[in-house]
Amino acid sequence: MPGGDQEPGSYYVGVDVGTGSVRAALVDQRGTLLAFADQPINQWEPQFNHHEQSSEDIWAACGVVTKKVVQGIDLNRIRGLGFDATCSLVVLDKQFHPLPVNHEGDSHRNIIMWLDHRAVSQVHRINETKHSVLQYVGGVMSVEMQAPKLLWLKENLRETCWDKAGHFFDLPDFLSWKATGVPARSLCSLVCKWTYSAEKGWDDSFWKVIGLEDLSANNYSKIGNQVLPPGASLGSGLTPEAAKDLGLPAGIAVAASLIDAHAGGLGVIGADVRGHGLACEGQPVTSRLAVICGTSSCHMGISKNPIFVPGVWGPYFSAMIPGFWLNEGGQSVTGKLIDHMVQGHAAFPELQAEATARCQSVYAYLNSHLDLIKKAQPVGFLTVDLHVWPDFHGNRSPLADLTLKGMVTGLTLSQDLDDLAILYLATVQAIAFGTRLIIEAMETAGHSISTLFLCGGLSKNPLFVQMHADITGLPVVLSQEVESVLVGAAILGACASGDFTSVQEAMARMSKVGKVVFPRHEDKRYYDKKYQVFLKLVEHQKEYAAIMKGD
Ligand SMILES: Nc1ncnc2c1ncn2[C@@H]1O[C@H](COP(=O)(O)OP(=O)(O)O)[C@@H](O)[C@H]1O
Ligand SMILES: O=C(CO)[C@H](O)[C@H](O)COP(=O)(O)O
Repeated sequence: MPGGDQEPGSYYVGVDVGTGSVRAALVDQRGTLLAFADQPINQWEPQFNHHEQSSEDIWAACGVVTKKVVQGIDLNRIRGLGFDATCSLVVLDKQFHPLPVNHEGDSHRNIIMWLDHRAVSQVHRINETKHSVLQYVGGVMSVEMQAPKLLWLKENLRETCWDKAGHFFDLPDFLSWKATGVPARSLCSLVCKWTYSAEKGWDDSFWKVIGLEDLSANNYSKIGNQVLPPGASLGSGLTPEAAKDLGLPAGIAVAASLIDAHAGGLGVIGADVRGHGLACEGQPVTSRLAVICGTSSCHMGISKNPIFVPGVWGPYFSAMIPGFWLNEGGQSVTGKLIDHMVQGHAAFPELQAEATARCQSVYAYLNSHLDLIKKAQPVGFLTVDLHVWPDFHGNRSPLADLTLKGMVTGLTLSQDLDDLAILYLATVQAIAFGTRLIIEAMETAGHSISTLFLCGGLSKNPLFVQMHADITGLPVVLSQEVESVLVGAAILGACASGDFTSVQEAMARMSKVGKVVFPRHEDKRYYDKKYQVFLKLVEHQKEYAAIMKGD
C-alpha cells in the first residue's frame, strides 16, 4: 500500500543499540511510540582506551526489548523491523562465530567499540598516506573508524583473530544479518566508516597502501560486497530463528540499517515545521542541522552538492537521506563527559542522596539547584570565571586532533554541591561551544544552517537544550517523540515493508515537531566573551604541548 495509505493499525518495530543500552519501540505509521523498552548492555575496558562489547550480549538484549514492546498486541499488524546501532566493529569467524578482539583471547568480547582508541599508531600511518579516500572523511581519518581498527587486529592479534576471521561487520549490519541471514551491508556504514564510495565502490589502492590488501580477496567478501541503501528490504525478511529470539513474526520485512546518529537524523530532520515561527520554514531541508546527543554528539548536515569541510566527516553521498550529501561533525564524548564530571566530584554522594530523596534524576536536581543559586542573574552567568575545554577523549570535529585533552580553568578549594553544579554547568556550556565551533566550520565551507533539531539522551536535559540555543544563537527543535532515534529505526522498517515509497515520504509522515526552544538573545554578549575564552583554551593547550616538545 504505497503512499502511506496503509490500513490503520500498521506497526513497525525500531531497535536502537546505543553505547550504554539497547532500546526498542513499537511505532505506528504516524510516528507515534506505542510502547518502549530498554535494557543496559555490558562494556569492558580491559586497558585504558580499549573498549569492547559482545555481539551475543547485544543480540540477547535486543530480544528482551522487542519482546516487551509487542506484549499484548496483534502481531499480524507488525509490518517491518529496522535496526540502528553504534558504529562498532564486530568480528566473526568463517562459521559466523565470535572471535576475540583482545589479548586475553576472550571470544565473548568480539566487538571493538566505536570510542576505542587503541589504533592510534595505525591511524597515523593511514593519514600519512594522504590517500584520496581521506578527502571524504574531512581530510583526516578518525581512530574511531574501521580501517585503523582492522589494521590493529592484523598487527596485534594475527593468529587468534585476523587469520581466523571470516566476517567484519559494522554493528548495524551485524544486526540485520542476524535477523535475516543476509550479510549485505548498509551504504550508511560502509560509506561513513569503511571508505566505500557510493559511486565507485571499494578503492583497491587504499587497502593496498595501508597493508590490508588481503581484504580485497573474493570481491571483499569479508567486509561486504552486497551494499544496499538504508531502508531497503533484506532477503525474505525475519528468519524463523531470529523471529523466535525477538518474539516477532517470521517473514516481516527487515530493513538495511543505519548508524545510530543517522537514524536520529532521519527521525527529526524531515518534520513539518509550519506554524512554529522558524527560519527554516519554507526553506530547503539543507538549512537544518540534526544534532544527536547521547554518549557522543553527532552533527548531521545535508547538502545537494558535496561540501568538503576540513575536520568534519564526509561528504558522504546517500549515507543518511537518499540523494543528499551528508557532513557529520561530532564530539566523541558529551553525555559521557557530563557523567564523568558529575560522578567524579567529591560532592557526588551528597548529590545522589538529595536527588534520590526527591525522586529526581541527578541532572534534574542539579538544574533546580542552579536555579536556586543563580539569584537574579541568568543561570548561564554562574560560570563567568569557570571555563572548560571538553575534549577529554580527543577532538573529533572540526580540529580532528585526537591528542587534545580536557581543560578546566577557574578551580577553587570548594568541594560542595554548589561547586559541583557550577562545574556541571560549565561542562554543558563547553559542549555547546563545541557545537558552535562545528557549525562555524560547516558554514565557512558552504553550509547555511538556521535551525537545530536535537535528539538523544541529552536532549531530555532542558539545561543542555537551552545552552545549545543560547550559545549557537539558533532555535532548537525537539521532536514530539523524545525517542526520535527509535522513530528513525522504525522509519527504516516502514520503508522496508513497502508502506512508503521513499525514505523522504516516511520521514515527512513520521517525524513531528514537539517543542521549540529559542535563544535568549539578550545573553549573547556574555556567551560571545565566553566563546573567546573557549578558543583561547585550545590555543594555549597547543602552546603548552609545543613548549614541552621543545629542547
Ligand atoms: N533524563 C535525562 N536527563 C539528563 N540527561 C540524561 C537523561 N537521560 C540520559 N541523559 C544523558 O544522556 C546520555 C546517554 O544518552 P543516550 O542517548 O541514552 O546514549 P547512548 O545512545 O550513547 O547509549 C547520558 O550520558 C546522560 O548524560
Ligand atoms: O560515530 C558515531 C556516529 O557516526 C557515534 O558517535 C557512535 O555511533 C556512538 O553513538 P552514541 O553516542 O549514540 O552511542
